Amino acid sequence: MTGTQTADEPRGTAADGPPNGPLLDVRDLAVTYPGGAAAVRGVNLSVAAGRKLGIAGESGCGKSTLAMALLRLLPVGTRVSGQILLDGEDVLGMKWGRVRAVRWAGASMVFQGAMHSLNAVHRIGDQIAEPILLHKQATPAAARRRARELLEHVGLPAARADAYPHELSGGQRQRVMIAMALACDPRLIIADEPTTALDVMIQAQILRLIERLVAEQDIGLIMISHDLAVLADTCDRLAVMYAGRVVEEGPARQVYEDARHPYGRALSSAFPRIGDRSSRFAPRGLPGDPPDPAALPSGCTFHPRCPVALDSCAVDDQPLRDAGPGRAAACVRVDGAAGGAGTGADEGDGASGEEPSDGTAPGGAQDEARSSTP
Ligand SMILES: Nc1ncnc2c1ncn2[C@@H]1O[C@H](COP(=O)(O)OP(=O)(O)OP(=O)(O)O)[C@@H](O)[C@H]1O
Repeated sequence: MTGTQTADEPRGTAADGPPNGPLLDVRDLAVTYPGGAAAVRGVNLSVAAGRKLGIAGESGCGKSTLAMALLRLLPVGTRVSGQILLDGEDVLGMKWGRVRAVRWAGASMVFQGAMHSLNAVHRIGDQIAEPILLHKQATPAAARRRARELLEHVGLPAARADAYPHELSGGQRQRVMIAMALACDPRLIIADEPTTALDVMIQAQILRLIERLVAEQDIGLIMISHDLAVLADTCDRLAVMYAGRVVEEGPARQVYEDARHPYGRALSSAFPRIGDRSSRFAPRGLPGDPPDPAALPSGCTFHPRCPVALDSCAVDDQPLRDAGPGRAAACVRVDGAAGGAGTGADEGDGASGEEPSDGTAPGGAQDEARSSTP
């Protein structure tokens, strides 16, 4: 079986969208880089206006590739299949002129590391004004005025419009990036690790800012992070990616506090709550790394690292399956009524009658990992 999800399986995210359909609707998206790296495989997700979807996963799981596919930012020669509908418009079928317009006014992106994204030799006011000039047909004076308004909107004095990027702190630069993303009144913002380089206090401020803007302007948000706690603190729903697939999704708090997939559980145990980050914390990483997307393992791609894998997991991949109300997980041990992967096994789940292939007591490693979560 491949990682591609089928139409009748539980589908990602924000199912509580408006009756006229979600703002973003992604179906069966697959991305293969030149050279054969299958970085995204069969992803379904949707985001409604005013809703916030978090996408979590370790480095290399395909989060940024997914984000770049949404805005058609992938390198030439990359194969992309499936469907991306933004406000009902087919993104993969758009002509380039339309794609460029949509990148600002339809969906805009906030990247990590604002210092690298901002142009060091231009004043920030001019950088914010540029897309307004280009895409909103504004006069230079109106674009500059709007840039100053946007700076105030993200909590910076309008006078900072005259500053150069190096004159701002990391948190201020990230606010500028958010102001730029808002410049053309996008319907959707994709924020890729927007707070990773910032200290904890500033991180929390930026997250609150993003939350406020999304609520005030009814913008849809996709926030990408390896840090499940950050996403749980900010988003309504969470999708956990592993080896290019969504392996778990559901309400953000529930996924963080009680993940159903062994990978989701390992990820949530690795990050303390944002409010607890001043305490000493040793992340309990998973052994090993995500697989090379050009040479994926057979069966469930997580099985070589999974503490509760069955022999059959090396052979059979699992589609997303019902894991409780509004939840789904791609694990053979998940039972919609019983819940998590470890739980079913602990209760003597007779689904397969198999023992973990490494002889570990089912669920034991997970329970230990959970106990480290504050
Ligand atoms: N241009 C490329 N050509 C070939 N493979 C690529 C390319 N860009 C990314 N990849 C591979 O695709 C996989 C997914 O990468 P991606 O950057 O999307 O993951 P990620 O989860 O966003 O990780 P990170 O958090 O480090 O950005 C990785 O194995 C990566 O090496």
